Amino acid sequence: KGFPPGPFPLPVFGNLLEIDFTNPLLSLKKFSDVHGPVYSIYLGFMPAVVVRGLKDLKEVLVTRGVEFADRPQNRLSELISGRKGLVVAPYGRRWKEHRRFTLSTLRNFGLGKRSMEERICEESAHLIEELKKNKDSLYDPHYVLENAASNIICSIVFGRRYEYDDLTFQNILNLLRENTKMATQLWAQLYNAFGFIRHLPLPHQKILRNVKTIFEYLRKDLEEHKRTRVPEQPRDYIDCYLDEMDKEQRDDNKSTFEEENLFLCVVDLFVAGTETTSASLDWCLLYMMLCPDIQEKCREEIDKIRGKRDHVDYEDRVNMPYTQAVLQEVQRFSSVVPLGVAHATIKDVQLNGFTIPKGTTIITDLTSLHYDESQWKYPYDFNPENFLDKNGELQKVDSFLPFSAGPRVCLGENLARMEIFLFFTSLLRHFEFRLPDLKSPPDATPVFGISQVPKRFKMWLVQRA
Ligand code: HEM
Repeated sequence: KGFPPGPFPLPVFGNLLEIDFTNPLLSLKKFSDVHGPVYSIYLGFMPAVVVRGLKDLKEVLVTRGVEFADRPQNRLSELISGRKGLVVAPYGRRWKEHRRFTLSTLRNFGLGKRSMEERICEESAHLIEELKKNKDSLYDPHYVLENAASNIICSIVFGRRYEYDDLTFQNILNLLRENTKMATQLWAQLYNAFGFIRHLPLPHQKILRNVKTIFEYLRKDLEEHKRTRVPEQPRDYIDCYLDEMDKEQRDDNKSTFEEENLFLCVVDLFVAGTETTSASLDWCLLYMMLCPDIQEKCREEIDKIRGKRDHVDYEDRVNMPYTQAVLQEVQRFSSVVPLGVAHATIKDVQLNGFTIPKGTTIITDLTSLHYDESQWKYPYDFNPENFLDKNGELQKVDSFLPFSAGPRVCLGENLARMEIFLFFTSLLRHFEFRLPDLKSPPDATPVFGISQVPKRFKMWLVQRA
């Protein structure tokens, strides 16, 4: 009673057949045109509430963020992560302690000897070297950008990077990629809805096999860490975690820090931190190629601020409003995580006059903010002016939430911003990115997924002096 209205659900399938899975964002917008900014849909038997627009999303994510800070629990997430890790862990002590620990570990790396910025600049130098091997040719940048982004997580977690052609690591990345893909397909909804399906030879068996292989790799690495570590002098996330386990063992309270949780946190950092960042960099290069004037204006600003130095530093960004506006516009226009990560209610709640029971899935349509006609000067164009005032200064826009907001806000937001800025400025300092063929530019329609990626494209890499 009082549940938000929505399109009429069919028996068994709910509204699944009405959703265009190649572009669900359009289907969600159409439902909202009829039922308003807060409405329900049925994914099979499972009801979910979709929330769109600044007023209601702010309420759900921030103002009453805690009431909506749970994650939906379903068969698949239970099977893969058993309520552990960071991304799909339910709201509660275990998630809070691991989130706090991970955030403070990332922050300490920022202050420590080998700072986060240094790690990114080091990786950036490797990336530029790799691209130089392919200068003056038609080049698909996807794999090296993905490797560069994942190497930042490697450096944080394992304290080392991998060469771009390292087969072991390529294998792990492939398994993670395969699992994310399988877990977001239609069969996964059916698996969650129908108990008997779990006895069929469906992709969940493969997902489990992949997780096992990844865990075997992590177990070996953990043994190596245990052999070589100096307690209280952590080099990386795994060392910090082992220190935490030592500390917790001395406490009476039953600890939430244990090996399996460490593995799931590591997997989550890779899953959440690799494709999102590398897709953002893919989009950056694609738009720069499609908009050479904007590319040139950015480069002028980078060269001016850099002066005789080899590269700009992260702190230089405050004097680079145009470049910052361009990067934010890339994030707005591509909406890399279009629906955020599903939330769930921790108790019965009221929203917009409707009653939503405890445990209901909440879909946060972040893209609705990024294309809201009442919030943007040019909602449907790629235009950095969306983030600039009339004096060319960067302006804050409330409706820009690529990392979501509130208690579940992206844990890697600061790291991702730093990576995108440093990689992007370094790429533009060393290369010009040109269209392979002026007459047939690449298709910039996104491929929908948990993260929206561009279709694969090639570009002319022209090395600058
Ligand atoms: C451009 C890059 C990125 C984008 C656009 C992005 C976006 C997001 C979004 C929208 C969420 C969901 C927030 C919510 O539930 O309301 C999220 C969660 C998360 N992100 Fe990111 N992210 C990016 C990079 C990263 C990086 C580099 C890391 C790793 C350090 C990371 C780690 C996480 C984690 C662990 C969560 C789950 C937080 C929780 O449930 O408490 N993300 N991210």
